[in-house]
Amino acid sequence: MSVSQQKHFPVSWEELHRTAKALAWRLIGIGEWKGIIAITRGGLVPAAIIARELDIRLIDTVCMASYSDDHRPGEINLLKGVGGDGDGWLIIDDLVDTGRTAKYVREMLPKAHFATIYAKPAGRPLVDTFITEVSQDTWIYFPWDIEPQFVQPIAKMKRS
Ligand SMILES: O=P(O)(O)OC[C@H]1O[C@H](OP(=O)(O)OP(=O)(O)O)[C@H](O)[C@@H]1O
Ligand code: HPA
Ligand SMILES: [Mg+2]
Repeated sequence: MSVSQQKHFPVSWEELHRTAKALAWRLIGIGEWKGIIAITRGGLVPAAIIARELDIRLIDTVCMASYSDDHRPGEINLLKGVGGDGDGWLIIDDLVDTGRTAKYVREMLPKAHFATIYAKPAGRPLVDTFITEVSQDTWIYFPWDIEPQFVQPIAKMKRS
């Protein structure tokens, strides 16, 4: 799917904070964790918010990249992993889309609990806990990727 065919779902800092806190409420009801593993880079901000809420100070990272600038999934590139099987650890990422990243990380850390803020239908079965589902043809714009700018009034956009 090309970028222009996608629906847009921009997320503000405030909304992200509120939804990450909703995830923390859900997670605190599930159990206690040895620590958090953040999936870079998208999981870093959500992991910081959740670590603060759950009073967790032990934070590790799985460092990886897969998407190109035109929103197309590419090869998964693992830059840094973590040892062990993930038992007792909480993995945090911003979202699951196709589920490829989650599948890869779950194979590496099969006993960890995998949580994201957002989930699309294809990735949903791979995540243990999430808060908001959006359709598969929606692209989520996180606050660190966007800035406010002028847009045409709707009537003008319809005319052009
Ligand atoms: O379910 P998937 O189709 O695998 O997509 C989800 C992953 O894609 C994005 O990361 P990306 O690799 O783009 O890097 P980033 O976190 O640095 O933005 C996002 O943060 C998830 O980690
Ligand atoms: O919808 C998305 N938004 C931001 N990054 C992503 N990586 C995969 N899907 C998405
Ligand atoms: Mg990511």
